[in-house]
Amino acid sequence: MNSFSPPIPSATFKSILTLGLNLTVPIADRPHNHCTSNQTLTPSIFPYHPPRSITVRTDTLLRPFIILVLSLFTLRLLATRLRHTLPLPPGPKGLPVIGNVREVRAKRDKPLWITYSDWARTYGDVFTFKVFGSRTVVLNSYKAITELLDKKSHNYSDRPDMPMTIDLMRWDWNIGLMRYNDWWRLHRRTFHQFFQPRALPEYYDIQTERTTLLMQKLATSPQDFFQHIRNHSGGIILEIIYGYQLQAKNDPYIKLADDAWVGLKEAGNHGSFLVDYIPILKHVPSCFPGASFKTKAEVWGSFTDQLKDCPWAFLKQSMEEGMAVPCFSTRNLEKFKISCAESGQNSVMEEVIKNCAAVSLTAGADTTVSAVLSFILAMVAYPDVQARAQREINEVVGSRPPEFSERENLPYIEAILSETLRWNPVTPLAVPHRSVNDDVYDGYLIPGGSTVVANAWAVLHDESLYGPDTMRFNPDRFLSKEPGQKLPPSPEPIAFGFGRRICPGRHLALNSIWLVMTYLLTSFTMAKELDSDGKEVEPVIEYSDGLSSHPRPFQCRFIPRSRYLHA
Ligand code: HEM
Repeated sequence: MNSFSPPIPSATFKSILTLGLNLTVPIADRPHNHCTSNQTLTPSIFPYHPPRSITVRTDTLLRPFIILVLSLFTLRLLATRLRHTLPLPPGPKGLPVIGNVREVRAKRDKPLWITYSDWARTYGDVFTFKVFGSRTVVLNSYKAITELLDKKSHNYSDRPDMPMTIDLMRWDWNIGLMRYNDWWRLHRRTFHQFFQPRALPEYYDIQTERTTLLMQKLATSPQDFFQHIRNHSGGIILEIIYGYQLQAKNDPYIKLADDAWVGLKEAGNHGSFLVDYIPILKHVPSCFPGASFKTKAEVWGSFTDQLKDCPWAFLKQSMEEGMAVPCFSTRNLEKFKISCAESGQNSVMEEVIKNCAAVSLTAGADTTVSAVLSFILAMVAYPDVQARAQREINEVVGSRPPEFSERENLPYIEAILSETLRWNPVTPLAVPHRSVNDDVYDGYLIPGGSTVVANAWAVLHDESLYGPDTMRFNPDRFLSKEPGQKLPPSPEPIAFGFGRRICPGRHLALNSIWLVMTYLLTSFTMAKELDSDGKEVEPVIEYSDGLSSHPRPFQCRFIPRSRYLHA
């Protein structure tokens, strides 16, 4: 017991222990022969003098209540003590105060998800580290991720504070980085209505037109295929969101989205900059030695502002001129005018719609590019897979590209899509989540307020789930060989994030990727580049680090095989 505890008066202590407090209740004058239940009826031969007061023993009333309160209190105390006696997940041993800053900030020769996968082999599939008091828990297995982020998503749907991206680079309007609150919910609802599966047929025409155009561009200047694919993804989003038609060359909004994405990609993984762990650093002047992050944030932040404001200004101007094409933004603006005109929420809703529009361009364009490039790289590196896919399309639909309605008749193409998402996931560490309250997993304490990182790459390369040689592109993993054979988990919910924060644009993205895949397979054979001796050159399979991961530049020959190119 604490030696400074105040002494408890012994009488009080005794009465608490015995719970025998007596209460004297004065009784007002009552008529004769009116008895309370506590009084014994006295034979009438004795004269009866009613008492001036009665004593009620409160223990009969209060005892059960006090016992209940004390038991609950004790149970809670025990539970809290037990929690604090639970161990934290294992992890690299840190130094006092600075924690694991050396390990986390060490110069890496490999991407962060590979480093985490290596650590998981040493410490286990759930490990933790701390940097300057900021705790991170990394989940590296399917079981841990589904148990925590999916099944307990009420506790894991928050986002950590990100001083670099949110405060310095002003990405506070990005739904993907918002804290888990009503403001986020309002954005998510607005977004969901336009990107849920039943809303998607509305975008089929835009997706098909843009994909046909992509094939024509690839036929005329195949060497620029990286840029054509970038324009294709950005063009679809810009048209769906702002009703904007891409310029044939050097489109300013594509350039803006690229510039803004560079910063987000570098800073988006929590802890990429030390200021994420020591928020007070954000107040350091940019001229200070070692404060180069402030200069970077200023440059990147200006792109963030422009990305939010410039396409929106275009939309508002086209609306004023009566030239706006119906799209996500115009339809939403019309809708909120009808529903909110009288409640005075217009400006708030306009901000929500503007934020949702800009985030689509940020979150939607670059990610889809990465998946399409991965598919092309796989087709170049694994020509047998490509030949089999082309055979399937020829047999099922002939020489024309398939339509969305024919998707279920093409199981091998579906398996290629799954394998593309698995082989090199676009966002290998997804976006960090944050635990709200303390939780227990597998006997370990996950403290509330921890940054929780899901290593999607580790799960998608887990041989116990996806079979041997997970670095190899092998769509057969997703095809059952015998009836009743158990297939591996679909990579879709892992590649697109978790729980209540799962990517709301995934259905649109999957449609775009599927369409490009089928058009490419119908229109071209994607082949290895030839060297000066006419020998095939193996493509380099390497990916960039960061929030989203892209194949590093590789070469591909697009050999035409269809009349659709010139349609
Ligand atoms: C291959 C394409 C894509 C991939 C791999 C992808 C992946 C992801 C991931 C991993 C997250 C974070 C989930 C989490 O926190 O657990 C996310 C969030 C998000 N994505 Fe996507 N995405 C893709 C395409 C798109 C598209 C096309 C759009 C919009 C049209 C979009 C809009 C969003 C939004 C708004 C969020 C934030 C959700 C929230 O925090 O509530 N994404 N995406």
